[in-house]
Amino acid sequence: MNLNELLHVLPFYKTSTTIDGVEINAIEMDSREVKPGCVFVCISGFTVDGHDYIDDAVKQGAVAVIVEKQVEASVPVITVDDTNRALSVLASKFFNYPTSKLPLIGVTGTNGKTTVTYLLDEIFKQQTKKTGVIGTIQLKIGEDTYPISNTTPDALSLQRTFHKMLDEDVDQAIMEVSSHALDMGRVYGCDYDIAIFTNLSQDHLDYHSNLQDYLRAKSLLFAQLGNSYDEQGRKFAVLNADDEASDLLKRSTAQHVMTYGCHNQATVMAKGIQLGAAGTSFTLTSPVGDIEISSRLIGMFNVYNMLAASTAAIAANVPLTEIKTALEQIEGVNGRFEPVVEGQNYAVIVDYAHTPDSLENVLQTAREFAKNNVYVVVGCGGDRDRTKRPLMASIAVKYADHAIFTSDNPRTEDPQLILDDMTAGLGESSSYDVIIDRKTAISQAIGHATSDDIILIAGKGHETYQIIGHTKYDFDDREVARKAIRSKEK
Ligand SMILES: CC(=O)N[C@H]1[C@@H](OP(=O)(O)OP(=O)(O)OC[C@H]2O[C@@H](n3ccc(=O)[nH]c3=O)[C@H](O)[C@@H]2O)O[C@H](CO)[C@@H](O)[C@@H]1O[C@H](C)C(=O)N[C@@H](C)C(=O)N[C@H](CCC(=O)O)C(=O)O
Ligand SMILES: Nc1ncnc2c1ncn2[C@@H]1O[C@H](COP(=O)(O)OP(=O)(O)OP(=O)(O)O)[C@@H](O)[C@H]1O
Ligand SMILES: N[C@H](CCC[C@H](N)C(=O)O)C(=O)O
Ligand SMILES: [Mg+2]
Repeated sequence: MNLNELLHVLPFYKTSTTIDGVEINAIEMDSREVKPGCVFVCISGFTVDGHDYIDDAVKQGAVAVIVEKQVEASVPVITVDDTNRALSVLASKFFNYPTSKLPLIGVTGTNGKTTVTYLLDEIFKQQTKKTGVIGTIQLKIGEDTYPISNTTPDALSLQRTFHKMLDEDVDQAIMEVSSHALDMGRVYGCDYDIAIFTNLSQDHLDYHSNLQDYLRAKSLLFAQLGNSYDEQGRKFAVLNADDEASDLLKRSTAQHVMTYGCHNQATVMAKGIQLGAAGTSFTLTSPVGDIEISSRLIGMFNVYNMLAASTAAIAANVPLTEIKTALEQIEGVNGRFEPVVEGQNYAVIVDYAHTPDSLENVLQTAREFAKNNVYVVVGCGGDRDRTKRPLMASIAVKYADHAIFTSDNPRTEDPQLILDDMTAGLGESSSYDVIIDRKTAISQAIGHATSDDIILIAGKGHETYQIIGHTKYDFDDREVARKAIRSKEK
């Protein structure tokens, strides 16, 4: 593509020299990815400054650089106000505005995003549609999966991914939209058709200065639905009527609003909810009719997830019968309330709860169905919100008969200090142990288990690694638990 033509989409920019005749074959934001013929966009990051890598990029063949600071370079320099924003716009244009052709659903909220995207995936597959799903676990295009390093990738990877989805005839894209991504503008170039809000509770206060700021970031998804109306392709905000944060989100969007809930009046509601240890049933009421749902998903929080997905599916004109079939078919989501079954007479559940609210939800659910003791094995991630640590520990001792505090992903923090933060506020009477090594902690909990106990191993869910320092070691809670169960049986 001609560089002038690419830049045409930017309202203002300055060039150090003429760029007439400069052709580019790619955009890159990481000097390590630069190949001959690309334009390198310099991002001022949290860790390093992309402007410091211009020489590397040029050596590797970048034919122009886009900057927001004053720099010297041997290739044409294009200066813009904000490279991050420019990157989103340029990436959209470079890939020919993929999301204007691809129906796109975005899901935001503290908990439940991955679950809701997987429910929607099942619903659209039921309609024989080919789906593309972007989120915490992986990128999925049809049946092909690819590893992903952020829940919501950077703007460039995103646009490239949507382009690939179109190339591979995807009919429906579904993505998790993290608050970080919204705040950093990773999704500026995305044209959403439906935006879903799950819920708001405390997380990420290492990044956002307070809960209000965190909610404000989430509200950007609803503002980005835009304010143009199209009777053919209506846009919808799907909000949780039982979460008061929805008020601000409703005011943030100019588009149609559909709500879901169990308590407050909502467009789509769950009535007559039956929560069981083997599954959940309820009547879904909606403007297009009512239908009985009987699902294998467990816990009240999953009723909300099913309502969120169903409401978006109704907005996308999916018939209720297909929603029902999909919800009844899904067995569970990787690493979310996932049982580890080796024929033992106690339950072992691996779950991704890593926030106070999600831990409370899963422990309450375990408590409801436990015929005997509930044990929880849990830690908190390093280099993440410190203020959630004591909250998670006090929830663990409140709901479990016995808590074992251990390491999650300590990252660059001292694991003992993370555990000290967790246990700092616990009283003498609380029943807990501290075992730094996660494998030992899991083995010990399983070693103590007797008939009908529930052991909840929380925090890492689908993760198949543990990050200590900067190194990722192989670690899978499910495998570790499986081995511990087997060696106990011997
Ligand atoms: C705090 C944060 O979000 N950081 C993100 C940010 O990293 P950063 O600002 O530190 O980047 P940097 O290393 O300073 O690099 C700046 C620029 O220099 C470039 N560079 C760098 C090195 C080099 O040799 N050459 C070079 O050109 C980089 O490509 C980049 O363009 O930009 C990176 C590239 O887009 C992201 O991968 C990275 O996410 C890190 C890994 C992260 O952990 N993010 C978490 C907090 C996050 O975003 N999580 C949410 C999910 C939360 C949830 O699900 O609850 C998510 O969406 O994943
Ligand atoms: N609607 C919900 N409300 C509260 N807790 C939930 C809800 N749905 C799931 N959870 C809990 O939160 C955990 C994470 O769920 P899920 O992965 O779906 O959320 P997420 O928003 O994608 O999380 P992340 O921000 O880490 O990507 C689950 O393992 C479960 O413990
Ligand atoms: N997306 C979340 C995942 C947390 C998972 C938990 N296992 C941890 O490492 O803290 C984050 O990056 O904060
Ligand atoms: Mg997720």
